[in-house]
This record gives sequence, C-alpha cells and structure tokens, in this order.
Amino acid sequence: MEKSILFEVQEEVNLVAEAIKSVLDLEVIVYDQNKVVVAATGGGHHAVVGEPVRGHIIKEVIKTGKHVYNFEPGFHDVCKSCILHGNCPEKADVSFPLKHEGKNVGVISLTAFSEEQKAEFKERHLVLSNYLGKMADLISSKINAKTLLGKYLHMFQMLQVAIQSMYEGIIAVDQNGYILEINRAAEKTLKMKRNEILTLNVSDIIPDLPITKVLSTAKGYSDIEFSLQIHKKKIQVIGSVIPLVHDDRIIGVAISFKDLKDVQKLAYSITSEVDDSTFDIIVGKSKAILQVKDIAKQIATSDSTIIFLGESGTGKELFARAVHQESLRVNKPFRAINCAAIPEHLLESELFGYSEGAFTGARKKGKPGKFEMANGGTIFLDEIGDMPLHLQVKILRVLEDRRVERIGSNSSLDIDVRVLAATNKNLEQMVKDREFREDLFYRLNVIPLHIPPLRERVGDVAVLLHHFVNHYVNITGKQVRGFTPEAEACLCSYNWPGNIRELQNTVEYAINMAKSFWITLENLPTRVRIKTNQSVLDQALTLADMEEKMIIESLKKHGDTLNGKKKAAMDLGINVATLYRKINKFEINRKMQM
Ligand SMILES: Nc1ncnc2c1ncn2[C@@H]1O[C@H](COP(=O)(O)OP(=O)(O)OP(=O)(O)O)[C@@H](O)[C@H]1O
Repeated sequence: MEKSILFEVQEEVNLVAEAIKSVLDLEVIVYDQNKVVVAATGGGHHAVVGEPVRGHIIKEVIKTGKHVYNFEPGFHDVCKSCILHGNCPEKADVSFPLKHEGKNVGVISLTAFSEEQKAEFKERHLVLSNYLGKMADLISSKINAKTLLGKYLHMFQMLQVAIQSMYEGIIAVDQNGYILEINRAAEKTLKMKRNEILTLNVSDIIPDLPITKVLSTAKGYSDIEFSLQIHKKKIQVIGSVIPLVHDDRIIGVAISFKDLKDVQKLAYSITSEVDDSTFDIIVGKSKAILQVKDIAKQIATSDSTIIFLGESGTGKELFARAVHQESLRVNKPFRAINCAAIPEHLLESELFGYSEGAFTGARKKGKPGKFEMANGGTIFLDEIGDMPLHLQVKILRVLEDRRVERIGSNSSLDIDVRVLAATNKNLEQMVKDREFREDLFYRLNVIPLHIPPLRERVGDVAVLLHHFVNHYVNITGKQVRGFTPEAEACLCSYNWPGNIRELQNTVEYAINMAKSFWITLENLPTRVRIKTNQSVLDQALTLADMEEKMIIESLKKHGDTLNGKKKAAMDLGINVATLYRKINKFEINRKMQM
C-alpha cells in the first residue's frame, strides 16, 4: 500500500479538523487515498484514526477528484454495493478531495449524524461546502509546504555532505567577513578545531588577501597562491575567492583552496611521463659498464649526493634517473635541470623560482623553481660545471640550509631533496683555476661515479647497435633487420667521440636511409665512414681539422644549399645553427670556393 503523505502532516490536519469542528456542529473526518482515517473529530465514535472505512463516497471522490454532496447517504448511486445500503448511520455529508502535485491524495468530509445536524446542514450547505473547499485547499498547501521543506532539507543535507566530503578546503564567510562554515578538508589543512575556526574573522587567517574588497566589489580571485596563517605558522595554498551574490546583493564569500604541496604533487603526476629509466634499460655487457651499474645500484638507496663524471653522451642522465627509480624516493618527483642549456639570466629563476611581482614580465602568480618542484624527491643538476659562480654560492646555501627562497620573496621554504649532479668537465682543475667553488665541489663530490666512454666498453658497440635498430624499427615500422658485415665492421671500428648519443643518432639516420632489409656502408653518415676509412690519416689530424674535414665532405655530398646544409647537419649529428657557426669558424665558404 502506498505510504500516505497525509500522515506526515497529521498534526496540522488534526488542527484544521478541530478548528472546523469548533465553529460547526458537524463531524469532520479526513481520509487518505486508501480510505484510512487520518483525523476525526468524533473522538472515535464514528471513525477511528488509523482504521480504514468502507467509504464508497470517499472512493468516488478520490477517483473523480470532484466533491460530492450527499443528502441521502445509503441511497446514493455509489452506495448501492454497500452492505449498509439503505441503512447508513450518516444523515448527510459533503466530501472534498485533497490534492497534491496533481494527484488526489485524500478526502475531507463534513458529516451530519443526527436529524438536527442534517437540517442545519441542508440549510447552510452552500456556505459549508465553500468553507470546506477552502479548508481542503489549506490542507493541500500544508502538504505542499511539508514536502517542499522535506525536499529542501534533503537537498541541504546532500550539499552539506558534498561540501564536507570535498578534497578542497572550503570556507564560507558572511558579509562582515565572519566564518560561517568550513569543511573537513579546511579543518585538516588549518589543523584547528571547527568550533575554534567558527569564532574567527577571515582576515585573521588570510591576512594577505583583501577579502573586504571582494565583499564590496564582488570581484573575486581564481587559482591564486596565498597563505593561511594559523598561530603564526604559514601554510601556502592555491585557491579561489568567490563572491556569493544573491538577489543582486553580496551575501558573503566562499573560499576554496588546496595545499600547495598537494597541487605540486598532482601537477607532477600529470606532467611527468612514466619514467621507466631503471638500470635494466642501461644496455651493455662490458665489464666497464657492469661494474659502474653495480656500484650505482648499491648506492641508489642511500640519500648521498652522487656526481656522475664522464664524456658527453655516455649516459650520465640515464644513470641519474635509474638511481632515482631505485631509491626510496621513487614515488616522489625527479627534476632535471641542464645548467648549460639555460641562458644565465634565466637559470636563477629556473632553479629557485620567483614570487608574485618579483620582476616585470614575470608570471603574475609567481613560479616555483626546480628545487621546490623536486621537494621530497631528487634534483639532477646536469652540466654543473657550467654553473656561473654567483649561482654556485646560492646552490651551496640551499644544500647546506635545506631551505629555498624564491626570488623576490622574504620567506623561505623547507626542502628535502637528494642531489645528483653530472659534468663532463674536470671540476678539480676548474677549482684550481678558480672557475668552480671549492666548497661546492666538496659538497657535490661525495660519491663520484665515472661513466666510461663507449670506446672503453669492449663489445658494447655491437650490442647497442642492435638494441637501437630494434628500437627504431619499432618506432618507424621500417623493415630493417640489421647491418651488412661491412657496415657493422665500420661502425665497430669507429671510436664514437659522441658516445651512445652519437651511436643512437647514427642508427636513427641509417634506418631512415636504408633501402633494403640491411643497412649498408652507403647508408651510414659521412663522418663515420670517413673517420673509419681514414683512421690512420686521421690520427695525424687535430680534432678541429677533423671537424672541418667532415663538414666539407658532408657539404660536398649534400650540396651547399639551404636544404643541403640541413641534410649535412643531420648527417653530422649537429643542428643547423651549430653547422653555420662551424662554417664561419673554419671559413669553410671561402675554402670551398678555392
Ligand atoms: N647504456 C645505454 N643504453 C641505452 N641507451 C643509452 C645508454 N647510455 C646512454 N643512452 C642513451 O644515450 C642518450 C644520451 O644519454 P644521456 O643524456 O644520459 O648522456 P649524458 O652523459 O647525460 O650526456 P650529456 O653529458 O651530453 O648531458 C640518451 O638518449 C640515452 O637514453
């Protein structure tokens, strides 16, 4: 049986019934859609609350939604099937439907049980039924109000649960800045009890932001960095301040925020590619490389600083990433910065970040530096030998104090980072020449790890060649199976000054050039072929002579046009800008015209 909504407003229905009874000497009975009595003024004499009645008339009113006058109860058409037909105790009645949301949900009736009541009923029936109709409307509106209130309450509870369950901290403030509501996430970030927070004005905890201005202008802020100040402790957050406007009036402000550290973690997890640089991907079977791998694995789990030494392209960054992957910081950020690749005037802000408005042209909201972004994880300072002296002092301070200060900020942030560094320069010599600070050198040189050049890794060239052939075949989809014996012999006798990077680029080039299943000598870059074939001759040449010779050979092969230069640059494994620099340096244009 469908639950009757009338029982939910039974108290109000009773009051209405009693009010009618107090002015009319007639019984008032209210039924629900199941003909169960909801309220009755006769004290249970004629109808019992909670009990159903036979009620043929009631059934008719619910069915049709129309009121019924009945001056001859028991003789009405609809009473024919009633067992009290012709013998009804009621003398007269009028019944009105009770409506809710377009449905008939019950009936209210006025009933005469004596002849005197019937006489009065007959005499005043129009006034009475008009009155009863209004009372029916009143009950219907009570039902509506009750259900509306129920819906609002439900919605309010839902919103409360939603706000409380959100991961973002939420603070709602009234038009005077007093905190009206906060959610659990806000409590957690503020590390304060709810009751304590609810006594505060928002300016007590967010002194940096002009909330009063938001309240007067209705202009908020979105995704800005600000701090929450609790018991003199500052918590950096990123959030928004949203004016709450209702009926063109500002009624308060909602502030949402997230701990800056959590936002950084999230940004890291979204922006960083899945790094699979474990020791397993460092290819090589030579004793030289296996030994370094063993040592690196052994020291990976400690928090000590490691400096990777070795020529360019030997895999120093690959080692640094593998150390991070094998360390206890594996689930924390790994941030690399190439100190030689970033212009000197930008290096400082890249390393340490800057605060809002630190300098013109800077991002309005400020920016964290690599140290801050690597917090909890590892920072890799690549090409540390190229770090300008004035920044070496700053780096040393960060490493010693374990605190970082953004440019333009007067507060600093605690950081916990493991430092890995790399260089292809002779730092000891640089210290002697006063080009590198001695104190920073000792700070970094805790565990020096020398990565051998490829020419010292006996047997690794062939292994690496096949590794990279598979790699590029997978990427390009080209049907290449390997090298002809001549091509492989040429590659194995080459001395790889650019180490694995050069070898990798060479294989990529050769795969692109290959016209059959096998890479031939002709598919190899000129520099590899020349250097190998003329190795005896080359030994007498200086490195600069070699470079010049290779560039001229390559330009002759590809032509001295713009397109030819592009091809030559690719062939030589350098970019076009470097090629132009070298053409000028060696005065190649002049020499080629001679
Ligand atoms: N043993 C190896 N196995 C597979 N790939 C390698 C190996 N060593 C290096 N590589 C690849 O060679 C390229 C150069 O390596 P990496 O950048 O680590 O060298 P590096 O010594 O840091 O160079 P630089 O000093 O110029 O920064 C990368 O693409 C790297 O993946």
